[in-house]
Order: sequence, then C-alpha cells, then structure tokens
Amino acid sequence: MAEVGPVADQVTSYFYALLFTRHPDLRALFPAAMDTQRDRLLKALLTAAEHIDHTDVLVSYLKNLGRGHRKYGTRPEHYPAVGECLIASLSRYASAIWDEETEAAWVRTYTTISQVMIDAAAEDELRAPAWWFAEVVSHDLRTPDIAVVTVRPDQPYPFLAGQYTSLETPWWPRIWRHYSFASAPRSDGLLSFHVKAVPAGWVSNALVHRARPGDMLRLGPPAGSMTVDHTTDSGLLCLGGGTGIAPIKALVEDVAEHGRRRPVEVFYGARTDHDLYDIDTMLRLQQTHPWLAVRPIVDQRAQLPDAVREYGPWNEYDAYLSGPPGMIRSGVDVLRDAGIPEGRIRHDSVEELVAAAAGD
Ligand SMILES: NC(=O)C1=CN([C@@H]2O[C@H](COP(=O)(O)OP(=O)(O)OC[C@H]3O[C@@H](n4cnc5c(N)ncnc54)[C@H](O)[C@@H]3O)[C@@H](O)[C@H]2O)C=CC1
Repeated sequence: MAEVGPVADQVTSYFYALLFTRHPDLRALFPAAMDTQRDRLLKALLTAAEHIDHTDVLVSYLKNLGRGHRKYGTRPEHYPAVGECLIASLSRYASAIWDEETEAAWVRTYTTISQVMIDAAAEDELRAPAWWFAEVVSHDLRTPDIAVVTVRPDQPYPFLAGQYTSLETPWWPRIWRHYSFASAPRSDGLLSFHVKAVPAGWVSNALVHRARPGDMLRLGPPAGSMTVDHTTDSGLLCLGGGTGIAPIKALVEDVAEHGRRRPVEVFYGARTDHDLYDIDTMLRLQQTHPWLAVRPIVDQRAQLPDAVREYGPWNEYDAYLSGPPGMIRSGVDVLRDAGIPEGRIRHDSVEELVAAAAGD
C-alpha cells in the first residue's frame, strides 16, 4: 500500500477504466458521475489494511460492506471481475516491488475479503431486502439550509438508536449518502433525518431544497455501532455538533425508553444561536427527564470539545460523539485526556464522515 499511496488517484482511475472496458455490463452498477466514487474503493482497501491485525473489527467491517453492496445490485460473480482488474492496476503502479509472491499475497487477501462479503450478503438475503423504498411524509425546513425529513419505509425497517443508513434520492441515481436516524425506533415505523445542504452536496441539496412529501427515496441497511450499551448503568456523555445532534437525540430517546435512570449529559455545539435548530426539542426532553442535562455551546465562547473540558469528571461515563470529522478527532483527544478509556468512546468512522463531507 505504501507504493500505491502517492499514486492512488491514478490507480483508481486506471482500475475503473479497466473494469468498464473488460466488463461493460458492470458500468450500470455505478453512478453516472464517478467523482466521489473513485476514492471509495481505495478508502475501503485502506480501512481493511488498517485493521488487518484486529480480526474482529475487520470481519465486522467487511460483513457490513458486503451487506451494504446488495443495494448496488452486486452479485457474487462480480467479485472476481473486480479482483482481477484491481490486481492488474496495483501491479502496474507498484511495478518496482511487484513479483509473484506479492501477486499471490494480493490474490489470497482479495479472495478472503470477497468471500467474507459474499457470505454476509447471502446470509442477509435470507432476512432483509437489498433496499427499502421510503416515501417522504414530511419536510420541515428549520433554517435556510437545514431540513428535518421524515419518511415511511415500505416494509418494517429494524435498526438501533444511534445507527445510520445510506440513502439515495430519485434525482441522483446510484449516489448514496449516509444519514443518522434522528429518533429511536418509533411505533409508527417512521424514520427522520436531519439534513444540511452543503456546497456541492448533491444529495443533501436535493433533500433540503427539492424533496417534498410524496417523493420516493431508497434506503440501504442500517449500520454503525454508536449504540447504547444497556448492560451498564454508566452515564452517557454526548457531544453533538451541528446536525450531529440527530443521533444524540435518538440515544436520549433510547435511554428514556429503557426506563433505567442513568445520567445523560448532552453538549450541543453550533456556530451561532440560529444554527441550534433543534434546541427546543432537546430542552423539551430535558424538562421531561430529570436525568438529562442539555448544554448548548455556541462557538463564540468555545468549540464544543473545549467546553466539555470545563465540566466533569467524566471518567465514569461512556462517551458518544457525532458531528463534523474535526470535532470528532479533537473530541476523542479531549475525552481521552479526561480519563475515558478509548473503548468507551463511540463514534462513526471518521473516514466515512470525511468522504461524506467531501462529496456532499
Ligand atoms: N453520526 C455522525 O457522526 C453524524 C455526523 N454528521 C456530520 O456533522 C457535520 C455537521 O455539519 P454542520 O452542522 O455544518 O456543523 P458545523 O461545522 O457547523 O459544526 C458544529 C459544531 O461542531 C464543533 N466543531 C466543528 N468543527 C470542529 C473542529 N474542527 N474542532 C472542534 N469542534 C468543532 C463546533 O462547536 C461547531 O459549532 C456534517 O459534517 C455531517 O456529516 C451529521 C450527523 C451525524
């Protein structure tokens, strides 16, 4: 991977050119515009390489990836086609170090990776659809660029509070973006998302400025491990930056439903008072639940993680972070310094969030 890193862009461009030349039928599985798609393959490989020594993490990442590929229409026979083009591309750009042994190692690694993905997809096929259709039932523009979008899936959609889904709009076919659920599972089966339109964000702009009740979206399977550990009574320290408050609200509802009183401290960061678009909901929850404290933090005073430092002690808490990648990175540092072990600090993959922020 060290050889390939500096020429990653060329490797991926070459890979897709080769794939679509040798297997033109596969082109239809990918979005019309390939800009954001290009980095995804390499990012997935790098993430896999990074966790190569943590088998559990790697296997669960790959299983999730395999299940997630069902919505693209990926079939088992596509994997060898991709593998052959991938190895051809790597050998071309890493020619200085490429030999039979390297090739054999890549074939072994790729075969193992794809088998885990294929098996996970096959197992998932027995119990869940490849995707769900979901009709927009309400669209609430909270600020000029933030909307709360509520949808009704066509079949029951099982998930856990704190998780996210992938979502495709009718306006950008085959472009999928991640959004966290803004509520714990509800008895009426509806799902809500908080979406901020960002410059060049095709999907988010469409969801904020174009989507209306009656529009039909598609959802992939739920994913993510930022869920409440109900086996303990530890307090929850939650940091939500901007629309990152969405899954934090879901976690609060989840704790409320489980009925065990445990302290929940929410720090809700925003750039201006106006950007605290969901503060009323959070304050209402605080009024109902004596175990909940909500602290709005507006940037003029401090950025979110710095504000958390002023409170505490936090060493008895489980921590949850949700928001922009920079907030998650500095938040993890602050919480580690505050004595929370890394294993009790939960957040979604920063690499995924960076990819989402760049492309959307
Ligand atoms: N599961 C998750 O982690 C979720 C993540 N998000 C992500 O959250 C972001 C929300 O964007 P906006 O609403 O525009 O947020 P924003 O950029 O306005 O930031 C919100 C707050 O986060 C803190 N913050 C931001 N950057 C920071 C940094 N580098 N260091 C320390 N603190 C920082 C500040 O307190 C800021 O007021 C998006 O990137 C979205 O993808 C959204 C929903 C769920």
